[in-house]
Formats: sequence, C-alpha cells, structure tokens
Amino acid sequence: METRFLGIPELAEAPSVAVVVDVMRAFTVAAWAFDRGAEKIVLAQSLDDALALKARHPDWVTLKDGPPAPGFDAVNSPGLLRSADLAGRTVVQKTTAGTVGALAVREASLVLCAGFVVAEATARVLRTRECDRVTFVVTGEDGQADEDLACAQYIAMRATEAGTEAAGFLRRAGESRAAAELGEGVRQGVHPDDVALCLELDRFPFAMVATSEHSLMVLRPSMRSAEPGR
Ligand SMILES: O=C(O)[C@H](CS(=O)(=O)O)OP(=O)(O)O
Ligand SMILES: [Mg+2]
Repeated sequence: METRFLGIPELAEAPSVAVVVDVMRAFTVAAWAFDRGAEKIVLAQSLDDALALKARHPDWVTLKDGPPAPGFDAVNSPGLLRSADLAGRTVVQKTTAGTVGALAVREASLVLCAGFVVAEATARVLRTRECDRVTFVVTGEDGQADEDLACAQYIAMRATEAGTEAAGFLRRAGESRAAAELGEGVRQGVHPDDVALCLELDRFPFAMVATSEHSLMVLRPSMRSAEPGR
C-alpha cells in the first residue's frame, strides 16, 4: 500500500482514498455519537452553516468545538457526549480541524474519518477494499499534530501488518501538544476524561465513512465486512 501523510494545506488534488485523522477530538467524538445512537453526522462547512441546518431541522443536534454557544446543543468532548441519548438523531458537527479536513477531500471516492477508537475497523476497510494508494489527512496543526500523525501511521501499518504494536503510537499521542492542552484546561468545552477517551484503542467495532448526500457531507458508521483469510 502506497501511503501519503498530508496536512490540510498540502491537499492539492482530490485523492482516490482518504483517511482523515483527528484523534483529539473530532472523530473520537463522532464515534461516541454513533455509540450513543446517532443515525448520521452532517459535517458542516461553518458555524453559520451549522446554525442554518438547525433552523431548517430543529430536531438535529448541533455540536461545535470550543466553549458552549447559543444555537449549539453540545460541545466537542467525548467525556461530555458519552452520557447523551442520541438515538436516531442527526448530529451536525463543526470543529477547527477534523471536519475541515474531511470536507477538503470530499471529492475522493472513499473518505474514512478516524481516530484510535476506530483504528482497526478503519485498517480493515483499507484491507478488504484492497486500497493500494491511500492519503492520510493529518488534520491538526497543518499536518504536524503528533496525535494525528501517530494514529495515521499506526492505521497505515496495521492495514498491512496485523501484528503492529500500538503502544509506541499511543504514547506519542499521549505526549502531544493537544493532549497537554486538553489536560491543562487550555482548550474549552473539555471533560477531564477526554484525553484518556481519545486514546482508547479500538473502543468501537465500526469504521466511519463520509459520503455526499444532497450536497451535504454525511458521516455514517460502517460495520464489519467479510475479510478473506482472517
Ligand atoms: O475540539 C478540539 O479538540 C479541537 C479544537 S482546537 O483545535 O483545539 O481549537 O478541534 P478538532 O477539530 O477536534 O481538532
Ligand atoms: Mg484535533
């Protein structure tokens, strides 16, 4: 498998297969939303777009990073979201890095959104679809965020070598700037358990696939498909 690891500003043309990685915290939060019963997540281009969607669909659950804000129902925190009841709900998510990265590759034929909590399920999709060229979008800090790069590298290795050890990759993520800022309370809309929840390897059995639906980019969980020989 040929791999590239690019920051959002480095994305020139649409890749064929993209794995968009945001460990802290957008795609850990997305996975928790599905665990809590959400049907789908609409990835919003802007805060205004998220609010406009809410105005058209008052039952949709709006979620943003940073502090709570008028018009938004939730913040980008797995620790805060894990007790929410989202059964059958549509979530609208807008964050600084993760959702922006996914929207930047919306023309790709396959877009997976990932963090450590769905690492093996994501690697499995790459294996079963026999993807030979994969672009990993390292969403944080213009491609420099080590929690995202470590997770992307882990998934890339895991897709080809089943025995890849996660410990070193998780350690790097735990020592990242984002982990430190979340732990120190520099970022807002944070629960004390957020970093630990973002580092839970394979917490969920599903991958997350984003597709275009009626001009919106929509993320849905994708359960296991048969994998020959495993
Ligand atoms: O909510 C987060 O952790 C970050 C916000 S910021 O980059 O720290 O301002 O957003 P995300 O898109 O999940 O990285
Ligand atoms: Mg991030």
